[in-house]
Amino acid sequence: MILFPNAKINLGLYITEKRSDGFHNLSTCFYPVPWSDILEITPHDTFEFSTSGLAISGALETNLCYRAFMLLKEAFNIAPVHIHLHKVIPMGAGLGGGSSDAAYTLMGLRDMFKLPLTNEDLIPFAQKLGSDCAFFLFNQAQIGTEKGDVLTPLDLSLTGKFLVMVYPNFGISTQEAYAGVKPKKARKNWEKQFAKPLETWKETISNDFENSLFPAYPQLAEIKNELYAMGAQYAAMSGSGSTIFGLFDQEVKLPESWKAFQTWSGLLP
Ligand SMILES: C[C@](O)(CO)[C@H](O)COP(=O)(O)OP(=O)(O)OC[C@H]1O[C@@H](n2ccc(N)nc2=O)[C@H](O)[C@@H]1O
Ligand SMILES: Nc1ncnc2c1ncn2[C@@H]1O[C@H](COP(=O)(O)OP(=O)(O)OP(=O)(O)O)[C@@H](O)[C@H]1O
Repeated sequence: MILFPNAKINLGLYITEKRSDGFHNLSTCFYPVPWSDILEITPHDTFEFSTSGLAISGALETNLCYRAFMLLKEAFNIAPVHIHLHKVIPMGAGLGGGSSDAAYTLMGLRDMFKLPLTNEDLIPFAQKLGSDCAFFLFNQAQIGTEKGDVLTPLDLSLTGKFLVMVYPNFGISTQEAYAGVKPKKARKNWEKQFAKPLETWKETISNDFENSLFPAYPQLAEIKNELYAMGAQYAAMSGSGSTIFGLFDQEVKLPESWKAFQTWSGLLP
């Protein structure tokens, strides 16, 4: 079976509280985007994991595809498989690529072994793999609260908008990004927010990570400013960075200088 784990962007993100377990509570709006990896799962007599595309750091045991397989093996004693991951989504990018691979591995194995589990039933497995992971079980806009893993569907469609995502060729550690933020109690009414026209979002939505990361990485603010200069209706950093995205009402040409970066642009489905 072949699957296409997609990336996400955070349209806005507020860090509201430091928790006693070291994590942070947040309020964020996740939106699925079609920058995707390729995941192939085939039955095999022993467990195998191979990769191609972008190089993934870390031992096999730390890979989220392997960890997703092990969780279902422990719970349902599933047979071994060969997982091949062709990595396309940049890492340390705030695009949730590893979390998406994990969620799609859970769904793929569930289907392959006909496990009696709905996507909702997979949430507890996803929560063990990462805060972002549960979002990828559902292909729609969602509000994430608590660690980002408690989800509420949001009636928001950006279909037909032209999206530009720019990964400036350096990643940012999620853990370090959280360490640099001072949480602020804030309540966001996302439904009310998204009832307003896209071109007004820049006045009322923000990503708390930008305040601490933009001074440390001036290139990020430059890319965001450039997206607005190109006519973006809304531009922001995704998650804990380093990807900056812009939403446009029509197709735009990317600057020549961005050829040095990894970019994705296209109409949202
Ligand atoms: C920045 C976001 O991408 C926004 O969607 C996510 O909050 C990050 O989610 P993730 O990559 O799945 O993160 P995890 O693998 O769960 O955690 C990585 C590290 O980030 C920090 N972390 C993560 C999520 C959260 N709500 N609070 C945290 O403080 C913790 O230091 C944790 O050790
Ligand atoms: N399947 C995987 N694909 C990519 N990275 C993985 C995977 N499994 C584990 N990792 C580890 O996770 C790290 C972060 O990768 P990921 O793509 O999830 O980053 P990210 O986009 O910054 O995540 P987030 O948006 O959740 O902050 C990688 O550097 C790698 O060591």
